[in-house]
Amino acid sequence: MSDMTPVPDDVLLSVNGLKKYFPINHGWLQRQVGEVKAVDDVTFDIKKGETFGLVGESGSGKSTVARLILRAYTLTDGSIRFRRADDSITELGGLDEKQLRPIRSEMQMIFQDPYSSLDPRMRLLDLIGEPLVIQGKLTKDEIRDRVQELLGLVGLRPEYVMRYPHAFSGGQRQRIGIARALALNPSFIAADEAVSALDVSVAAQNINLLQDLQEKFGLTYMFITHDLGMVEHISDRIGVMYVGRMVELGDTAEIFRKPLHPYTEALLSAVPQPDPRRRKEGKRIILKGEIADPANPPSGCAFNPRCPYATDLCRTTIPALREISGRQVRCHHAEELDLTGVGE
Ligand SMILES: Nc1ncnc2c1ncn2[C@@H]1O[C@H](COP(=O)(O)OP(=O)(O)OP(=O)(O)O)[C@@H](O)[C@H]1O
Repeated sequence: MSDMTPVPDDVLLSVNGLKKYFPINHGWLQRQVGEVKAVDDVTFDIKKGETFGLVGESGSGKSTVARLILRAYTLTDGSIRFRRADDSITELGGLDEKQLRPIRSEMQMIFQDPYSSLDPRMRLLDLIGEPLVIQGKLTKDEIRDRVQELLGLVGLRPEYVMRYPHAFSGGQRQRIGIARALALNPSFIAADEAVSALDVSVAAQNINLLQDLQEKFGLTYMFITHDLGMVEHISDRIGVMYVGRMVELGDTAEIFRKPLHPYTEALLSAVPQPDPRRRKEGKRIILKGEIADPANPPSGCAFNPRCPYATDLCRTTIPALREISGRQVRCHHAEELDLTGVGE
């Protein structure tokens, strides 16, 4: 990774050549018989204060990318450089748990499922205050005050501190998770399918809350989701993943207007369009078959068996990531194809 360029001033997180290969073990002796290339050579930056959307079908490697960034996993290869609160850059890749501890307060995760991610035996005081207790800088009274303040920030009543999570709805539980994530003043929050378990209006309220908090505290977000409609609403830029690789990366509005990768086109064609003026005539691409198995990917471009535009070149040669009109695209035919977006 010696050829990496310095992290630009406006970038909070710089991911380069990231790889995670999980071993496949077999039999009584658990001999390794293969590997799952869950994340394979992924490179992207997230700018300070922006919302970056990571999209793709289930199994494309999105959650693994988030777990690598938050160093819940070790890296197989690559680099993750993070701008700290004091503006210094830290390489997270090789750090051990002790070295990671001071950085953990600056990076947080909000989980998908508001029902299973909160310990039902803990009161909100303990749930939200736990990171503060572990940090050990505040007294008991100060922690209580801070938890009440955090409850207020996420639109919950401060007097709820002594209640248990079961007293709350799914949407409120997610707010409890957000309050907990905010406890240590992070600069970066990764939200894995943050709102998918909720009904649409509750989800929208929580998205609005996250946007308000972003503005208030200058937070940087990475949203991981299948929901392209949501991504269009909240993300400044998006990365589209397919079988462990980033296949398209760029400005959200531009990608929605005119995708350059056939996989992005197919994902966009499935986005419901409530506004009839934006609906293009009859073009809905039904993706054939399933997402490829990262333990046994097809030769050439992993998308080729499902791609309506695939040629012999696509079946034999892995396309390189190329820069085309300010966007990163991994498709041999990106320039020639005239793909359809979702219109103005
Ligand atoms: N701990 C693991 N051991 C082995 N394989 C794994 C492990 N975690 C993930 N994988 C495999 O890696 C690939 C990518 O998984 P990942 O969960 O990152 O995808 P995803 O895009 O986040 O999907 P989802 O939206 O369903 O969470 C999948 O094929 C998955 O089976």
